[in-house]
Amino acid sequence: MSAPLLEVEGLSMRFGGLLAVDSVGFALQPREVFAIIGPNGAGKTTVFNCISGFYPPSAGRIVLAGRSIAGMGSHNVARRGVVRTFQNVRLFKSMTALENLLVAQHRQLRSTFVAGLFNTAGYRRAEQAAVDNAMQWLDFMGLRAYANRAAGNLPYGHQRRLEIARCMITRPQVLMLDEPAAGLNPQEKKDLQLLIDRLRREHGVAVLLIEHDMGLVMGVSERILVMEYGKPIATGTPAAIRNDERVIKAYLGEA
Ligand SMILES: Nc1ncnc2c1ncn2[C@@H]1O[C@H](COP(=O)(O)OP(=O)(O)OP(=O)(O)O)[C@@H](O)[C@H]1O
Repeated sequence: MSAPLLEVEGLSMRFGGLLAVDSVGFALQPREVFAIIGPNGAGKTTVFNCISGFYPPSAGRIVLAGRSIAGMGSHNVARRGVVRTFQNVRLFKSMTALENLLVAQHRQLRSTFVAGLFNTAGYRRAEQAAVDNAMQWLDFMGLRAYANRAAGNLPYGHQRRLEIARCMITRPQVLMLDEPAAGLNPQEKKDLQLLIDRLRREHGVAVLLIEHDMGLVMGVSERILVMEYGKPIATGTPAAIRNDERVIKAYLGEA
């Protein structure tokens, strides 16, 4: 097995008297799809918030490609190549789909900002490259026809794909998806499964997934971590997790 891309060890997060995450650990391999499941309130999103830099963990290590990213802040974590979506779609709703993907590239464009003041050829080239890149991602997501529509007016499933494109356009190493199937119809869920697989194979990204839809989780994940009351109770392949007594009792049995 290759060296892990992302290592989480002894991760804990306390909110006052509540230990929302209690000694969680796992290692994400390059190009792996790794799911975190568990009942409502198990602490899954809190794990995401710690890894993506929104919360400084109370304890534990979070290491990306050998370097600690714990407590670094969300912008710095994103800059290192760990990006995420949220349970509720967060797009600039009045901007067009294309503009949302241009904004996401602002960091690359900003480096040529001074050139932009003088409207140099270099700046125009960078701007054109950003538009081309955005259009390629709209194509990849089947959204080209919606390039000039306000993001907030797109059907919900399209908004979810646009949000994933907005993450991918920054060329991340780790893509974190928080309940990406929520609100999608059965066909859109199947498409999402194919999409996640393509992102990993064609764009080399590793995917961390929080999801309640067991069909998607079992179909797309290589390994699964199960949490209950903040604690990790099992990690394994979909087949192993499906047959784990504790998991069935804690989670799958509820369905
Ligand atoms: N900022 C916060 N302040 C206080 N308590 C919090 C905070 N964020 C989460 N919690 C609590 O931590 C626990 C874990 O919440 P979390 O959202 O991580 O669970 P989850 O597994 O993602 O649940 P769901 O599947 O419903 O999204 C819950 O009891 C929640 O109320």
